[in-house]
Amino acid sequence: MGCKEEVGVLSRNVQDGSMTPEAALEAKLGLIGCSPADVRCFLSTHPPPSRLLPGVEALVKTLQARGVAVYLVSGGFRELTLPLAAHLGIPKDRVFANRMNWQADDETGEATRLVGLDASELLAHAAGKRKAIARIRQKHPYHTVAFVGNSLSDMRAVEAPGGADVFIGFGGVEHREEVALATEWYVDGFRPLARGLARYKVAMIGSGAWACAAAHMMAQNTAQHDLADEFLTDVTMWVHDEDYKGRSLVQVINEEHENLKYFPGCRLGPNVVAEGSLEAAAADADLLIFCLPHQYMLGVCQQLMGKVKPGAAAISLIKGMRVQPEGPQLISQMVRRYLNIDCCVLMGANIATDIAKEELSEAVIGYQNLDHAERFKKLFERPYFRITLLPDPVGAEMCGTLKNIVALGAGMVDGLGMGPNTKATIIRQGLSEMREFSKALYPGVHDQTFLEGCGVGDLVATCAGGRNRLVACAWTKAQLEGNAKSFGTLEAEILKGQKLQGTLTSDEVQEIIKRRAWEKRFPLFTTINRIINGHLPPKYITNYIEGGAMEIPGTTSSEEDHLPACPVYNNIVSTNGANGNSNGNGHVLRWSPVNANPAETVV
Ligand SMILES: NC(=O)C1=CN([C@@H]2O[C@H](COP(=O)(O)OP(=O)(O)OC[C@H]3O[C@@H](n4cnc5c(N)ncnc54)[C@H](O)[C@@H]3O)[C@@H](O)[C@H]2O)C=CC1
Ligand SMILES: O=C(CO)COP(=O)(O)O
Repeated sequence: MGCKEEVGVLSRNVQDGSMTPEAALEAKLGLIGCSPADVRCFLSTHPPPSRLLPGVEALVKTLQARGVAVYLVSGGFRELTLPLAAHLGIPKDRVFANRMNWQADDETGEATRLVGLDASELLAHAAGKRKAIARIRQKHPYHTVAFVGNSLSDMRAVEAPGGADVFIGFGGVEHREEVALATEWYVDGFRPLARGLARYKVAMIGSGAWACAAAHMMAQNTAQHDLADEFLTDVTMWVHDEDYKGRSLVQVINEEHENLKYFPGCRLGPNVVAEGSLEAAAADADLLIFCLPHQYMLGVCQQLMGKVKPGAAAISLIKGMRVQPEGPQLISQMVRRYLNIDCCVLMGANIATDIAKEELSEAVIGYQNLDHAERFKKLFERPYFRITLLPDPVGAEMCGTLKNIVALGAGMVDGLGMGPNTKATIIRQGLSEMREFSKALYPGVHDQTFLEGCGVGDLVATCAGGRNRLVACAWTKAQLEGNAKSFGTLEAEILKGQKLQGTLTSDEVQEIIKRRAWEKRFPLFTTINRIINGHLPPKYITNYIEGGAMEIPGTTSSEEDHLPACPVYNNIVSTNGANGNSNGNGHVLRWSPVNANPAETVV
């Protein structure tokens, strides 16, 4: 319209108080003197992207993704600001701006001529922005309102009651020294604001072996320059605190940057900050990583209920499940249900000690929300840790959970001194039952998932070098040597505080199998469970078809407790120590190497 200069003078008059906003706006409209056709022409020649400053779209998108309500409060005219708001995804009822008064054609109702300013709008008057904010707050009881503006009069919107809580001075269009000096927060564009917001706070919930190795990788990434815009450098680590040689473990980790009790030798990095309070560690985290023995997860979820940031994203590295009367609950489902946040899973052949040595390893991130999965991939991926995204989170988590049972079987084979052929048989049958069981519970699980790193990859690694294999091997050998020890004893002796997941998972899975009378369908799972609970001797691992088909009192869905004699019972001793395969009343006795698994001892 060729009157930019004069319009600028009018705006400055309002800022220095020599003119009321209403008078300046009327004068501006008089200068502009536009027709409806002029407005249409302007909008078509100046589409929203050409009128927006760099970074504003990303800022609004980030805020909205985090559930922040974004408003547009402008001294400009609705005719011109509404298309901008629509482009940014800001609904009409969140736009406060001035309005032009148009004369309308009597017949068509269409605007024909500009007749001045609509003085009924709040923004037409002094302190209009503050009043707009007060109206927003009356309608919605927002906890905190931050206002981004470019003038001293905008800044006053935080000083008045009912105004904003925080003011951010904006010098992206024009630098105003007086605003920069008067404000605590001042930015010269939207990009720094978008960057500031995009820095996600990361909290690791757990501090065991895998938790430490994973924290080591995350801390390497968050400290890396090219990811500095995305993640805060510090990674908080919740530690189930305890005394370690006269100091709290939290203190030890923060001073030595190493978890000397549970995972000595793995340098965590100075940016891993241990925290003894679960609530404090999780409270303002945007990304929550759950990694602790699965049996503790229910208590953690219950403690965190209502205490995590709305909109936070979680990922579970935990391999295990919970069994309730109504059915199984995966750990990711538990997180979603108790904490009301999305939860991905990270599963793979990821033996913690090897990852801490930075040896090549691969994992999948199973996801429902792709944005979250991509963010977690950035957080974890290292040159030695390759990640692929998999849209089958349930399949991936089932693989991670079930392979621990098979690893017990592999350990028994090793303990019995058998070679790779036998172990391969157990692994193959195990993989087949893992798939069958997963699909029986969750028919939507993908077949291909079992061939990924979370499936066959993890199964092979755990059966070769995992803790479940190791302890099951020692347990088997101890029995063969006549020096039977419980899994609990060996876990404490060998793992020194780290936890086995396979024995608990075997019992949990067997609960499901038993309820559904699936013993014959899952002979390996069933046989392993019977062995660890002392109902069959370890050598029966190679006779799993037969072992799964047997009906053993108290272990099957059948009520029948009379069983035919069978060679396997050659080693059976009565629970009172008498040798033989029958107690003389025709009842089969459980094979009882003193304390197969004390937690499960059945008399
Ligand atoms: N260690 C490994 O190589 C891998 C482990 N995983 C899985 O990750 C999960 C966590 O394993 P890790 O980090 O290795 O743990 P871990 O096996 O080292 O367990 C020790 C941890 O349990 C914690 N703990 C003990 N009592 C507790 C309680 N009452 N409440 C809460 N925490 C308690 C200890 O403070 C310690 O941090 C498991 O589900 C495991 O199957 C997955 C891949 C690899
Ligand atoms: O899950 C694991 C490797 O991926 C670790 O298995 P273990 O708990 O048997 O060591």
